[in-house]
Amino acid sequence: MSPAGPREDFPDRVTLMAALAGRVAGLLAEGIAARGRATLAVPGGTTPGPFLELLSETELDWSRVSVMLTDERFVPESSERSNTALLRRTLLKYRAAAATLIPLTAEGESPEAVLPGLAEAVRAALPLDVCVLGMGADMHTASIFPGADKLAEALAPDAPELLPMRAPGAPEPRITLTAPVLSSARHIFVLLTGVEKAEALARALLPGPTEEAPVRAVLSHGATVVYAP
Ligand SMILES: O=C(O)[C@H](O)[C@@H](O)[C@H](O)[C@H](O)COP(=O)(O)O
Repeated sequence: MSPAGPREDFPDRVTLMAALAGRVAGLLAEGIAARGRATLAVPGGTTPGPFLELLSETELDWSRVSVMLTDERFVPESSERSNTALLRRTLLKYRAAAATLIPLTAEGESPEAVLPGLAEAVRAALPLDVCVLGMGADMHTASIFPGADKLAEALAPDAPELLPMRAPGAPEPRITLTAPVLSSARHIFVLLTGVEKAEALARALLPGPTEEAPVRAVLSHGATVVYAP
């Protein structure tokens, strides 16, 4: 199956991040108008910072918005690799300080030890109104990595909402939303910048098994790729 969906190219990253922030805010507002609340999932990593900063300044009834990460690294929040810390620094301030954070990690010995305490709040906030994802050069998305220990479970249609994940491509254990949660979002965006990601996307768009390119799980569900060089 070839997983091609819509793609929007922007001339530069500034334009891309501003357009995406505007679009996401609009979709959250629609969700609030229709259902009283809206849920947003966003990626960590190095790409989304400017988008999250811009989003934090947008006018929206943030008190009606729940925010979660698509995946988190199992590190303390004091670590520079903590996606939760990134979220607090970039999104959960200014106007968006009124949003409710649904945590994807907690202090504990292992992902397995903390996961049961996280799942209920995640479940209660689903389905996602808007899911923004990143993608690695190895075509992983969220923390669903090629070669990961729970890859098949995370891609299964009956996967639980959250899974712990360990993978050769990930320096630490992770906790991730699973493919059915990501792909059942009302609106899905894959946020990509740079030539390396464009090349990885071209590979992911070739027909082939989702296990080799987990991002195919959302590309085949109509995810919109937003890209700037
Ligand atoms: O915690 C993480 O690493 C992510 O959520 C992950 O899925 C990320 O989106 C991609 O690895 C892309 O990362 P970059 O934006 O840093 O390239």
